[in-house]
Amino acid sequence: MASQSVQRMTVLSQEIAAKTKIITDHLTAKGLDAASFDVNGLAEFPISQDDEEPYKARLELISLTKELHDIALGPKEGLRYLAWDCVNTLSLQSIWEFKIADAVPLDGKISYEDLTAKVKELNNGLSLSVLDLRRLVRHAITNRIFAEPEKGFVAHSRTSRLIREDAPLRNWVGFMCNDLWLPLANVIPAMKKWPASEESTETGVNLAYKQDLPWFDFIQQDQEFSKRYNLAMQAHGSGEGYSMETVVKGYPWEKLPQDGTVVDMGGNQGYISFALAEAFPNLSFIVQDTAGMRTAETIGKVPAELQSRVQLTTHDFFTPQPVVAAAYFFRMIFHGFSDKYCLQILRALIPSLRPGAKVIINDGALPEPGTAGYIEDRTMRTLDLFMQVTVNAREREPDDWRDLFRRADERFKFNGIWQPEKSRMWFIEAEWTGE
Ligand SMILES: C[S@@+](CC[C@H](N)C(=O)[O-])C[C@H]1O[C@@H](n2cnc3c(N)ncnc32)[C@H](O)[C@@H]1O
Repeated sequence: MASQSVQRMTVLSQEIAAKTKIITDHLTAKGLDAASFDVNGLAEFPISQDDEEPYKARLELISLTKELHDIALGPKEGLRYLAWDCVNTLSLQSIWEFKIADAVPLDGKISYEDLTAKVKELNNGLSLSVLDLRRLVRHAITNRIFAEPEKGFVAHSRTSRLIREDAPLRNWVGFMCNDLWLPLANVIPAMKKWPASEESTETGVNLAYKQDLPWFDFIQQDQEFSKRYNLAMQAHGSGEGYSMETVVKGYPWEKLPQDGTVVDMGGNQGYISFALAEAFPNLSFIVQDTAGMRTAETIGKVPAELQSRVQLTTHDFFTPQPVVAAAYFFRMIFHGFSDKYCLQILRALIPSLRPGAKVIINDGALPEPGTAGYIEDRTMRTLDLFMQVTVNAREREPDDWRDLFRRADERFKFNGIWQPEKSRMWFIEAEWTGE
């Protein structure tokens, strides 16, 4: 009789085979390809959230293969690798910083010597050694970024091609591997210097960049940084479980008053309001964000057919809200602030709140330990830590959300919190019951 640990490996391998079959049967029946690292392969699985069974099978496959992979390594080797895998960031950062993906031709291959010359050309004459470039690229290849089809020659993989062609994803790489690289290493020193801080000026970012501004003020000082952050947020917002569809379908927008106005607070360049305005022709949207987000170029990006119903405006959500509206919508805002500041944001709405006005939040919520699948659990735990790195904020459990409204003002009636199907984000709704 096999031991329990041996049985687990067998069960996992069988489940992996079964889930893989569900996926491959689905793709074959529809004449579709699987995702692939081939330079011309599919960057994403063509499995829509509506394809219930294969969609679920894929999420389970990711979790099962991860478990089997980890078991195959074993705890000791696994821990060794886990700790030094921080160099993944190093090789990825180098690709972004030195524009290596632009230097590799889309068709064919390039020798390391020619690649070094091309990188020099793209980086104002910076002379890297062939050896340094080669070792960074060869490390990246272990992560399926680039390929070496012939010894000494580099070609694109589908992943490296994404870094070259997909602007939001390229900026995501730069933001995570470059801009947040030093801040991550400064989180523990920040925790020691400012224990239990709720201040966004006492973070790893503050220590790393030796400055005392809150995150958004800091990034807005530098247009390149700010632009990179915006594009990176687009890459994050387009990941699985963050689709526009989950925002559009996850809340009963049609129940808001006819011809009502929704204020999209911290709405960035308005892309969520564009999607909502398209889906709900009776609603109008006022997208508020900080002045730094409003340039003639970005304001001009409101699609022509929506210009009568979507306005991009400037408002600081810590200051009293001037617009009386049917609803105030916050997407991915509260998780960016500690409780102290979330309470201020909610209270700043009060001067414009009329009876029945809704506060609609679309944000993360931490699942109870062990209740969510691998991807969701991992994503939310990762996000929770990044909130600490940049702003000393956090993700919240469902009860914390309820408590936040109660502490802000007793006249907020908490209507509920729910996670729409296939969404990583939750909806939270409260209603103003005061005068
Ligand atoms: C994480 S992004 C979320 C953007 C958008 N709601 C979405 O779902 O994609 C946070 C946004 O809040 C904005 N923001 C930060 N501080 C603000 C403030 N005090 N007043 C208004 N907007 C602010 C930022 O400029 C940024 O666009």
